[in-house]
Amino acid sequence: MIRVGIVGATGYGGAELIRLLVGHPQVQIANLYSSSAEGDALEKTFPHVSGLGLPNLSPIDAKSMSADNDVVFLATPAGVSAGLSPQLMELGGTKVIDLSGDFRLESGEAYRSWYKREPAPAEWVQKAVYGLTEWNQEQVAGASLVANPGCYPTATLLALIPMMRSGWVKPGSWIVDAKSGVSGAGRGMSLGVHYSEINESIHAYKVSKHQHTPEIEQELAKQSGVESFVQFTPHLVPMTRGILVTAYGQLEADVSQQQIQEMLEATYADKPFVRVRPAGSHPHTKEVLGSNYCDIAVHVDERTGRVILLSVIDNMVKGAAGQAIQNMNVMFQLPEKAGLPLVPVFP
Ligand SMILES: NC(=O)C1=CN([C@@H]2O[C@H](COP(=O)(O)OP(=O)(O)OC[C@H]3O[C@@H](n4cnc5c(N)ncnc54)[C@H](OP(=O)(O)O)[C@@H]3O)[C@@H](O)[C@H]2O)C=CC1
Ligand SMILES: CC(=O)N[C@@H](CCC(=O)OP(=O)(O)O)C(=O)O
Repeated sequence: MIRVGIVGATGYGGAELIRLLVGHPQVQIANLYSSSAEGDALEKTFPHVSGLGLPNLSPIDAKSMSADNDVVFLATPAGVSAGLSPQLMELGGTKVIDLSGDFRLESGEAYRSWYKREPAPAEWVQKAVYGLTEWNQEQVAGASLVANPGCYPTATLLALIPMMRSGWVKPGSWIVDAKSGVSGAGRGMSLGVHYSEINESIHAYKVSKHQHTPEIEQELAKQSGVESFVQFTPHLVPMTRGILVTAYGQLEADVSQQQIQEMLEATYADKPFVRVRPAGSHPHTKEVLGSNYCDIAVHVDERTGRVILLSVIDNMVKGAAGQAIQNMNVMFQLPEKAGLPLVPVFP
């Protein structure tokens, strides 16, 4: 059995890791860590995990963490992993999968500018592997430190990478309009997630300033060989889970919806968690709820010469904990689908 430790178990990402890992046939949840509730049972925070026989919350201590786990998931706010992961790596003994943005951006300057904090040591940023499993499987398999992608970049990149690699879309023309459920903001309380202020309302936020913009641009460039800007605008919608990305690109080639459909189907034919839906369809976030799927549909507007890609994920699963477990499976040479639910919760 693989001994797993989870830091940030009292948060949403941590809770989702537990929900999925309890059912994983090759995993034992060995340790849960907390910076604020050491010694407590997790049931005190989350009654929904009562009766699962989980360990009590332990203090965060790099030395014992590296000795007591085969892999540690960090489901912690930006900045925590930048300090803790290098310590764990230097002690050896455990692999790390970081759900935060601390090791995703290759440029320390970009991290400083978009996250407004000091980057992790460059040496470890260079060694980290970006865990978009479908596109970096080989690198993930050999990694000790995985930077799990952000929720918006996951839904965006899975749709855009094949299109950019095809050369059919004008670089720099992508407009990505994304909508997220409120759990994407984590469990911390603020006016920004206050029920009476967000219910029955929708708004854009961080327009042209969201920290996932450079992550999308970086990985799109790496996978397609073409550097370009992406115009990314996130919106908050009054639902608990789910992300819908609507991405618009200007077609450069005379290419039909059917040709794009065939290219997408061929690209993802052997990828169990990407479902290319029939061309012209409209995936709902509810159709991937609770699952590790990313469902993608293509539309071509012949009048405007644009391709429109629709991509949906559950932000807590493919956008966070599920993809992290998919990466763990690849790192430990387990079946990629192990422990991951294959049927969404519907309705
Ligand atoms: N929610 C989502 O959909 C997604 C989240 N992410 C990323 O995953 C990470 C976790 O997100 P999420 O679970 O939603 O956030 P939450 O706010 O729900 O939980 C974060 C947890 O981190 C712990 N924590 C806070 N401060 C510290 C600290 N200084 N040192 C150690 N632990 C700390 C807290 O637990 P305790 O007090 O017990 O230590 C807290 O419960 C974030 O980086 C987020 O950006 C990525 C993709 C999607
Ligand atoms: C709805 C909502 O607030 N979503 C969060 C997603 C944050 C996140 O996942 O941040 P990192 O991946 O960069 O750590 C946001 O837009 O900031």
